[in-house]
Amino acid sequence: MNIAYIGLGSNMGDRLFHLHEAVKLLDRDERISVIETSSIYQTAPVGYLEQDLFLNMVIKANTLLEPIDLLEVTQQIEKELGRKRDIKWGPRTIDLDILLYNNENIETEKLIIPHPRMNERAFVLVPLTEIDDRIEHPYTKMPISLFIQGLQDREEVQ
Ligand SMILES: Nc1nc2nc(S)n(CCO)c2c(=O)[nH]1
Repeated sequence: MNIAYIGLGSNMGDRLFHLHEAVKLLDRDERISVIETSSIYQTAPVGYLEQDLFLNMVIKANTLLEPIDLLEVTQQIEKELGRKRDIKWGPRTIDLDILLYNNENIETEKLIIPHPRMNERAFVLVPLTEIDDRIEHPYTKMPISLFIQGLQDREEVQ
């Protein structure tokens, strides 16, 4: 059994519905079982700033899938929830990012785990450490909780 942490984000349409639906669709796959979910946080956009506030969360899942097949499922869910990949850093109905997979370092052209930008993203680190505050970055071995610079607009939105 493998452990995967997946970051979810939405800043278009019914953001809360998109997050809940994405978690449901992940859990619906019999090869994935969602075992923990973080709170939902409202966060200021990083990267492309001219866009609406995001709702973000992180889930922890047991999975029988290899990383590349898990990516397949997350991309399928993004499509099902209407993800249009027009502006690369732009608004999206739903975004699923595989953050960590066991304690493995994976680097292929389609998939880099740990997620390459997660260490500078409080919208990932805060929910991630809410789930597991002892979690370490597989590469640096540093406790993830040390990376937290405080989350902008941290409001717990249920
Ligand atoms: N706060 C926030 N900013 C973001 N910028 C991008 S791109 N994304 C999409 C995730 O890669 C986000 C996000 O989920 N939350």
